[in-house]
Amino acid sequence: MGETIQDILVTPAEMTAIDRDAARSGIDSFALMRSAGMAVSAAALRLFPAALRFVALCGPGNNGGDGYVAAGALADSGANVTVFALGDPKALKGDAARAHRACSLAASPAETYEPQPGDVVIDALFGAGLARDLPEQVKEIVERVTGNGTPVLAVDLPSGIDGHTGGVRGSSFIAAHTVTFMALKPGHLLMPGRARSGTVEIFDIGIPARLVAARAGNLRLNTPRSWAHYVSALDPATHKYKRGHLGVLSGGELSTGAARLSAAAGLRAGAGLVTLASPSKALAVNASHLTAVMLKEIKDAGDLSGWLQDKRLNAFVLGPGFGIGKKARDFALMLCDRALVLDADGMSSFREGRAELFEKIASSGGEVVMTPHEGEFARLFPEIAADAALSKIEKAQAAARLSHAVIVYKGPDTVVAAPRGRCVVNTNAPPWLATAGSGDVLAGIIGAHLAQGFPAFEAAAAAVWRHGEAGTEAGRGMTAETLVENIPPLA
Ligand SMILES: NC(=O)C1=CN([C@@H]2O[C@H](COP(=O)(O)OP(=O)(O)OC[C@H]3O[C@@H](n4cnc5c(N)ncnc54)[C@H](O)[C@@H]3O)[C@@H](O)[C@H]2O)[C@@H](O)CC1
Ligand SMILES: Nc1ncnc2c1ncn2[C@@H]1O[C@H](COP(=O)(O)OP(=O)(O)O)[C@@H](O)[C@H]1O
Ligand SMILES: [K+]
Repeated sequence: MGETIQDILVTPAEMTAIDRDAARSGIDSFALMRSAGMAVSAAALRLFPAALRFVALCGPGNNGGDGYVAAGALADSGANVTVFALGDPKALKGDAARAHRACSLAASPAETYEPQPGDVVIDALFGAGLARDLPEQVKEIVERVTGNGTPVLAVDLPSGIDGHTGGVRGSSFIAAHTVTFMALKPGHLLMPGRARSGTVEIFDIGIPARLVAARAGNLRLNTPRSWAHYVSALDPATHKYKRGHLGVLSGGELSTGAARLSAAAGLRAGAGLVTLASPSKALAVNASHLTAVMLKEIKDAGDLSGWLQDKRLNAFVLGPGFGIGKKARDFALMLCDRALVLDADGMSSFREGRAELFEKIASSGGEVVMTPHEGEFARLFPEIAADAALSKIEKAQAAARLSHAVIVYKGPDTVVAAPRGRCVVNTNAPPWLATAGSGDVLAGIIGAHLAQGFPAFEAAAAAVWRHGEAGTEAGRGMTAETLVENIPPLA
């Protein structure tokens, strides 16, 4: 599968286990800390050559240990460095105590730090071990630093960011740059942690990749490496039916645009044929806007059942502009045993009666992808959405498990999760994708991939990535229409 360590995400708990495995395998844990601290020092010198002073804020655990190593290395290189310790450094244990002893700089109490012009903060207060909200006195330090606009270089994670969820524990630094070790953590990618980590550098401190891979679960970054093997399986000597026939279900005459966007995106993204299925009254308005996309009158469940006799129709998009209600529910249940993207109104129609949908998905063996944004997620999975202990990743995984569908939990940090727990987090989406119709385009791209025979998880992950690339290519002023035009080739 061409997997590389850069794509693996590890939770803080997994990272702690990896550190322990490394020590058990005979690797010198203090050498790892030295390597971590040296990397931080190098990043500080590289990124802040004009700093008048580096201020190392060192916490009570190993994150603080990294800070003492970095401070010592910066001083050795001739930089002006001041160290501030949170808590009594005499209480430090193990490698952190050793790092403190090896650092010749005297430490003042962290509470006394007053930012000065020209300061750059090395944030080594808390990393993977952050276990609760920041105490009041730390929040005050964070607020002073943030209020002053002092640049922050975070060690492992900005202090206050929960590495597991990306959430803010009371308060957090907003880093310009973060140096993390061996692998990304969910907190670097999930919001708001992502926005507060700045640029993130993954430094290899020397733990063998096999130890990282052995503990890592099924969380990955969404990169073409996650699904490229399906792209290469596309037959170059193909014909249009081999590239699949996607059906998109249009809403009524006053809400046809969303489905047309999905259809246009489906064609552009590589479906061999796309047909827009339209209620009678919307036929004229749809016809006046379509060229390559075909049009078919589908009034009711009877018409749909007749249309489904054509087995070449192998994927559907239901939901954009469709209208909430019984018709959407009936159609969705009929389409579950084909590959189906259930988006927007298609999902919202199951606010009541979701059990029937989930059972149908489980029993039909179809490939179903659901694409909720935060509001739709809370409507369909209220109990999961309300569980504050779960990260966005865990919420998407729980929803996939419950619904038996692949879940694309949208947003700036879109998560794609499969019922058995496989999961990728997307990172290439520019913020201007948050525009009307952008989700309809995404649904169409997923539909095109399903029509071409991708399994649901890969169809969704590849589509989310292509959608992000298209947004970047379309640029800031984009609309959903220009987004469609900029969908890049799959390979
Ligand atoms: N081999 C290793 O274990 C390595 C670990 N490294 C560093 O070690 C860090 C993890 O070290 P630790 O597990 O010691 O964790 P941290 O140093 O992140 O924090 C743990 C300490 O903070 C206390 N604490 C947690 N939350 C608190 C809160 N809200 N308020 C006050 N105190 C709180 C804990 O009781 C504990 O004393 C990583 O982030 C990384 O920077 C690096 O040195 C690389 C090697
Ligand atoms: N801040 C953001 N940064 C990047 N992508 C975003 C952001 N906000 C939303 N998106 C993406 O834009 C799309 C919006 O979809 P959706 O909410 O369904 O909107 P609509 O219904 O208007 O099409 C999703 O793919 C989502 O992941
Ligand atoms: K930190």
